[in-house]
Amino acid sequence: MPTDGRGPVDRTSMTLTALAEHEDKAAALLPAEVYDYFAAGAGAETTLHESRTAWEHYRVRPRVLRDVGRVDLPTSLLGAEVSSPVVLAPTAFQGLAHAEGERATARAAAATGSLLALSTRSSTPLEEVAAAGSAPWWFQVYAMRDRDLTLRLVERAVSAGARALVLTGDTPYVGIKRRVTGTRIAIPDDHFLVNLQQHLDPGRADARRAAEQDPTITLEAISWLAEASGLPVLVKGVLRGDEAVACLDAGAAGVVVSNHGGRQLDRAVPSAIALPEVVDAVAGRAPVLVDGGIRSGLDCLVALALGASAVMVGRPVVWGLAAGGEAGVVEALEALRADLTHVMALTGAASLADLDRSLVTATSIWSPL
Ligand SMILES: Cc1cc2nc3c(=O)[nH]c(=O)nc-3n(C[C@H](O)[C@H](O)[C@H](O)COP(=O)(O)O)c2cc1C
Ligand SMILES: CC(C)CC(=O)C(=O)O
Repeated sequence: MPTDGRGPVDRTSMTLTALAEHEDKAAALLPAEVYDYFAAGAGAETTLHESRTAWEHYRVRPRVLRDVGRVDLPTSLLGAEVSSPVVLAPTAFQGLAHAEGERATARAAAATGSLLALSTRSSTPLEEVAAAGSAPWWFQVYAMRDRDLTLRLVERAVSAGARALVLTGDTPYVGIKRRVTGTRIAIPDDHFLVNLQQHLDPGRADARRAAEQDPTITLEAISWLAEASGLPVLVKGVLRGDEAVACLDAGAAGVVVSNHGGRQLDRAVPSAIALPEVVDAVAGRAPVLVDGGIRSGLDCLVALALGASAVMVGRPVVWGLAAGGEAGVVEALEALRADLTHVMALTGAASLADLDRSLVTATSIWSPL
């Protein structure tokens, strides 16, 4: 499909199998403990599993005889013009997936006109990532125990051109992943601290502790970061309507409905189930993004029809990166976009504005208490 996300439905790039192939290839190429780190979910992985299957509990109610000779995906997210509503989620330590790490991902985002969210825990200094690609990007913030360290990083992200901050709210402590217990991956300092190295005294014994997520932060961190950066702040990890409203009231410019790809609290509600409640509570005040288990155009379509402004994808980007570097990430993004245009056409939707809640209906296995 054209990089601007507009035009006829391109069935030649509909290679969704690429996503599964990338994961298989990543599993074969990566050391087992690295693959497990990327793939794992928390606890018994119930939420990891349901993150994907919950999207399948919606059914589509297509419209007929609509002009779908072309399908347009471009959209605008907090002022950033992007070619599609498929956004690259922040994922840590991409240097463990591929030697080019986040640089390759940034180039792929630029090549496809996609928005990139860059993790605090990138394996590459954020300035190098920003210089690698020309796509608009957001900076994901882990508020660290050392607040000054957090501010220095945010200042650098602002100088390097970040358009918004994404404050992750669901990780006061890192979720326990049984799959990696025993072979718990030891992230080397040159991956863990690379973004922070220049601010840490050489030999500082407590460097890792200073850089850990601060479990005491509250909603006040939203205005603290907004004032310090002058950027809009989205909160990621929201799964309830009342929490979304509390974040907006505290100054957030948007929310990301997410359970961290099933990596934090096992048995947390799937994003697909939380999304309508959050969209209704936010009532158009701000963009609502969603992530977790998005693996097809239909998953994207359901999310957008339920009211999401955009979807984020995490592991499909990591697997694409591991399997083929920049080209692998481009392939994954193109496959999702091409599949989305195809299912939009079959639903009778020629643009994102045509996607509304009347197009989906929920099957009944999830019901409120
Ligand atoms: C390997 C890995 C690392 C991640 N690192 C971060 C991170 O640094 N910051 C963050 O906010 N979320 C992080 N996430 C969560 C993603 O941003 C996103 O919420 C999740 O991957 C979406 O689910 P999906 O992988 O099923 O698409 C990470 C996810 C994975 C798989
Ligand atoms: C260092 C971790 C907190 C990065 C992360 O968010 C994850 O692995 O899910």
